[in-house]
Amino acid sequence: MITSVLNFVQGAVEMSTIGCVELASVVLIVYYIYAKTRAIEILGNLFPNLKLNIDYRPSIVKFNTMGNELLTTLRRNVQSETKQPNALTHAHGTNNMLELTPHAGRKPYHSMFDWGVYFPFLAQCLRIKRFVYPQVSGAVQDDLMIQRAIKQAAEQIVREQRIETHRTFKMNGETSSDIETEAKNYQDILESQERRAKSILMNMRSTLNHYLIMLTSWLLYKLLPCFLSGVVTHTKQIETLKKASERAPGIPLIFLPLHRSHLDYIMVTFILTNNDIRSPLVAAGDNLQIPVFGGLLRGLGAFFIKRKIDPVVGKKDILYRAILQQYIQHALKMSHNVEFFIEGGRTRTGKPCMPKGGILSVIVNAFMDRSIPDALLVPVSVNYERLVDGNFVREQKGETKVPESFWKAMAGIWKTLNSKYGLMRIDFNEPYSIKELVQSYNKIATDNSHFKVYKPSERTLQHNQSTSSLYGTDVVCEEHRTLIDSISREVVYDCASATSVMSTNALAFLMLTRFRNGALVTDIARELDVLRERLKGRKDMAFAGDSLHIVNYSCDLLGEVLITRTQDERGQIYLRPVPSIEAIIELSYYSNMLTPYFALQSVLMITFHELLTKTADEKITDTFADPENLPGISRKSLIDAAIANCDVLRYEFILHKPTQILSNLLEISLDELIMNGLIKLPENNDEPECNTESRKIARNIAAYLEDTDDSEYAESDYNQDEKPDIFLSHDTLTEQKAICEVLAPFSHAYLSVAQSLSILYRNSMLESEFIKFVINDISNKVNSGACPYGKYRSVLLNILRTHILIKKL
Ligand SMILES: O=P(O)(O)OC[C@H](O)CO
Repeated sequence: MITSVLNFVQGAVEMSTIGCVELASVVLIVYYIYAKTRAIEILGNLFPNLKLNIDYRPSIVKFNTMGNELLTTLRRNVQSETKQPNALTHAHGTNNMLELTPHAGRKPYHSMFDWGVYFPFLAQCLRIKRFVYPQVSGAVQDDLMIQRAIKQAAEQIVREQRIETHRTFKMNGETSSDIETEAKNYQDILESQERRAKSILMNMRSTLNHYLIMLTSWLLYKLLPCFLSGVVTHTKQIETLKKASERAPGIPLIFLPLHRSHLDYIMVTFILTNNDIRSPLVAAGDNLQIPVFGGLLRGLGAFFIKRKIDPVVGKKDILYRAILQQYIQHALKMSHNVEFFIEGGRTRTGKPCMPKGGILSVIVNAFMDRSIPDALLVPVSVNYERLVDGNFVREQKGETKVPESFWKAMAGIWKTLNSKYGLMRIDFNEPYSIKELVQSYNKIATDNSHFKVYKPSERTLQHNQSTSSLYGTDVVCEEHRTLIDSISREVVYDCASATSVMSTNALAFLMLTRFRNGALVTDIARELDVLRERLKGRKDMAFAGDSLHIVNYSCDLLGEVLITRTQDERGQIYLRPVPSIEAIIELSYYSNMLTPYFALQSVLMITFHELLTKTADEKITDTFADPENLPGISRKSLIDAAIANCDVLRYEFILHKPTQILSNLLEISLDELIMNGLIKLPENNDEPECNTESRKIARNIAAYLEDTDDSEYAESDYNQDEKPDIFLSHDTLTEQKAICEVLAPFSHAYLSVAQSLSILYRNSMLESEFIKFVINDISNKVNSGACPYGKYRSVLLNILRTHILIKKL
């Protein structure tokens, strides 16, 4: 009996335990579904009067600690979560892509019968315009050019083999092979080249797919807010782009972004797709052909190209070149849009790299041989408040790049999802037609009156063609080199000019040029106001709002490793750049975004002080330390000396478009310095004040009007007898010093390398060893306080190449 009772109790306990577990499971599942689906939000939208609590995020965070941020974002409330707390307001006229487009059923009207209202992300992705993306590889395979290239490659190998056999024959006295064996050998080589052609094409081909784009787009809408507070585009620019693509549907758009991050690839496609613009085929380096991600990128439009096209020095890979050329040509003929990074890789310094024209030359060639009627080049500027890829400090310090791999990518994604990177901004600049560009450059080339216009062949030093990247190799013809060089320089110049200034760019710039030794946060904010005022109307700012808030916000974003924040006993907050070489290199990355903009002003300011010092009775005086009784100098001598100084910087910066005249731009910059009170006109200057402004406007017009021969104007404006007509302004020495500081790191790097070059007269060294030697020397100087600037490996490389070229000449 007792046993039966005990059995019954045990059974009851077991049943109730199982029941409780089951019940708990059901509750958990329901809770999970409740959390996972948009049920509450839908009900909330359907019955707004019920005032349902739709902010369920905190409970979910508690419920699911494992996937915390990631899962929370996957289930986030559309309206409340797209904007992260404390995020900066983006500029007027811009649009945050994370807030969805009209596809989502939210705009222009809100209808309860539109399912998109309840499933906005799904609607956003399902309603994007569907384009047909024909596969290019089939057409390439059957192309006669490829068959010819296969033959040429086989013949090249046979020729090389013959030379080798002949050499062995001469050395060993063996007989050479008979005709029959040679014919069989040729057939084998031909077949192996055919197989190679197929494998190159298979590796290269893109499998751009509308459904994968849709899926990725949905995923990005869920994941991007984890680490970006906004993806900002300019509304008008998108409209222009749409109009351009709709107006001429057969004319491909060629997107040319300045490359900052691996994210650039995906983001350009994401933005275009969600604005109903055809996604491009993207030229990607084969370093990104890693498991899983390589396939994903391929499906999103990437076609992979070798970073080094000719593995053997001095020998052209005929077959690879032909396949690449035909791949791009067929893509264009099939009306695919194309995207490639004209700089080759990502910038390591933050300033734009010198362009590499390989792929551009294929596109121009396609137009020249009438394969396509025209194409529209779209310079794209990408900028991040904080760089998603981390930083390039290791590489800048001379260490080699860690190659991309699956695990590195996974670790990078995880780290990214758990960090905050602020805003991302993309600017699509006015498209220009290749047809018109080629016509205008051809006109310049034949027009003798444009003798002053920059032509690459006129440079004293020629660029060393890069061999490190495909983009640097001439894929097509030699005769277009000047044209390609000019177009690519124009594109990079336009991209750099149109890049929007992020809050972190502005703060880093101020910290490195004006406040290297630190300053009160309020002083920095005041200086930010001045900078914003100076850039107004000239450069787009990606942020708006109160400068003090912006300084604090970007200081948080850059983090304590770059800028320290301390508070004194009166409660005043003091910011200071961390004085380590690593921090300075990283801060320079952000600051360098503004360097090209101020480069000409900085050249003028440095040259001005240099000339003032020389004219002070030929005795060496520091103009900043002893500004008294310094005579002025003539405007003409300043411009002439500045032009000479710019010659060196041409290997560092693109200072002007090929169609612009450097002296005109220097005159404009000088007027700006005068207007800002950094250089003074004589006290008894009879010229009415407005003259500086009107002269500036006249110069602007002269510089930008293509057909204006302004030589007469420019000549008459100079002070012919070279009497001093510009003078040192004693009241603005701090500002002048800040402008000089823009290029000071570069000139110090040049100086250090020049000093180190003496070692090469006694020792021969590898380039890499010499770079390491110089980097060590500079690091020691920085650490000992002898030199305040951390230098850049890329700068050193440029200097070194310049030196080697001088020696060759
Ligand atoms: O900056 P790199 O040299 O790592 O190259 C990045 C490119 O995205 C490769 O296609």
